[in-house]
Amino acid sequence: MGDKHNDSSKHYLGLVKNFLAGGVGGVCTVFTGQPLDTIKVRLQTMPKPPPGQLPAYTGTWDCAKKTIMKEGVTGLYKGMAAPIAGVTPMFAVCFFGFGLGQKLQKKHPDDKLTLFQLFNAGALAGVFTTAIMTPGERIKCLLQVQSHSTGPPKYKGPVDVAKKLYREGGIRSIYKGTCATLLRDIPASGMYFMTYEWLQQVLTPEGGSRTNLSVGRTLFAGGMAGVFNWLVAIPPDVLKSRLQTAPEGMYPRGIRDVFAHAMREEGIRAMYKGTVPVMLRAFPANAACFLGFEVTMKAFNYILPEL
Ligand SMILES: CC(=O)O[C@H](CC(=O)[O-])C[N+](C)(C)C
Repeated sequence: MGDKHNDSSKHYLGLVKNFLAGGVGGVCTVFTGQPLDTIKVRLQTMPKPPPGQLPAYTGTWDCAKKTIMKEGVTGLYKGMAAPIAGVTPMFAVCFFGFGLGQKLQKKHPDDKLTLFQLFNAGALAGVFTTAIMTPGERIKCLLQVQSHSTGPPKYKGPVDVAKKLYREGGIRSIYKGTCATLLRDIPASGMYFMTYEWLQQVLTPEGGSRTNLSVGRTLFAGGMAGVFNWLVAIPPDVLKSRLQTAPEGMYPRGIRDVFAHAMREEGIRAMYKGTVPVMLRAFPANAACFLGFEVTMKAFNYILPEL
């Protein structure tokens, strides 16, 4: 009885470690990935140019150049406070959800999960994160696309966006894009964690231990996890960014209308807008994330070896 109680409290404390180390991973992700994230959202949401005119940005490099010239380097870090405040807890919840998803599928703590089970655990993490991800993305995207409009900026910062959205449309407006976020993050998080765990396993040398931190292996597995996450996430991400930044009433049937409108106006290419900055960001941002996570876990395991 006493042993059983000890085992279950170890279980929960293990999840708390996942939660905290995931938060550190999130901070590392934002610092490394924010400039390319800003470029991605600007490319995804720039208005279609009138016939015969060039678009606002002709590509990733052009967008980076114009942003720096007009707004300085800090322009690339626009909306950064929202991801730091939102992404840190989101990654914490995400790694917690993945840890829980793994535990729920194990009959014994030492059981090795199949790739499918790892995917399921990641997908559960994707469901968990939506409550934080949706408003965080809504606020971040609205700040990131402010430069498209002429005239004085509508929003002063993340808190101002949240206040104005709430005033204009209540909690529904803050959570606009929830289905699109789920559509993106359930499969993407499944891919993310499955890829990371699989690469860690196959790259661990014979007789070595998965828990022995190898910086190179962690950076590679984390970077590739980010790449595979985004391979499945880009089309729903385009729908999400467009829905979350559209004027009220533009898409009354939500992502179905965004999809139909994009197909009619731009064809299937629209679904892959922003691919270059997404992929340029995916590897370093997620390599940094998993390194931050693993180093923090290692520190916890050193300080509290019995948990
Ligand atoms: C959309 C997103 O936040 O993806 C994360 C990876 C990244 O590049 O930020 C992965 N995950 C949703 C699993 C946290």
